[in-house]
Amino acid sequence: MTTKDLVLAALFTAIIIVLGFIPPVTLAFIPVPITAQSMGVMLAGCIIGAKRGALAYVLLVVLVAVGLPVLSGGRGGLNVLVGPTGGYIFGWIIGTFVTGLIAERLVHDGQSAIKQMSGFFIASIVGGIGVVYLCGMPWLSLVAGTPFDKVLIGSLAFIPGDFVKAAIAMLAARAVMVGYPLLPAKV
Ligand SMILES: O=C(O)CCCC[C@@H]1SC[C@@H]2NC(=O)N[C@@H]21
Repeated sequence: MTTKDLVLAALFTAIIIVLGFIPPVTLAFIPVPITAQSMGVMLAGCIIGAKRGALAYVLLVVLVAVGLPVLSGGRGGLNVLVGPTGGYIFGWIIGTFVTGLIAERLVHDGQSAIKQMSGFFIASIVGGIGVVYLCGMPWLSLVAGTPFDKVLIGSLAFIPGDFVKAAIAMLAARAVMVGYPLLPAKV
């Protein structure tokens, strides 16, 4: 990890916190909000890559753990981390790492715009939706005592918004790739 890596990770932690200023949408049928902060998973993974992106979310979780109100709706504290949405929050770290790994492998300098954008979109869907849901849903079912099939059906409400987030992340990541590439090359 270089100083540049740390600075970029901290910058993305700040961006994720700012995304939290967008008020969350609470749903009656599932105790998990629709939040813009999950778009940070896709943005960080696609723009700064797996390790730096995951570190950005580790820093966010540390801030939450010490009680700072950095989650959407001004929430924070250990109680949130062990609550119904804790699995999604820890899933953000893993999801960002996977998003970054896929983006680093699929997207390179010199590819066509379509190839780069497809790579970012696939990375965002797999890491930012697939992995995050895989971590969040079983945890929610366990902690809230809600049958898994109900959690699964309730989670369908997040899908349209999360696809829009993936499209925004794809466009943003492509713009950064063109103007000021930060994504590490595949090792
Ligand atoms: O702020 C929290 O307590 C965590 C919220 C987790 C929200 C999950 S992330 C994936 C899915 N997409 C959303 O917009 N909301 C859920």
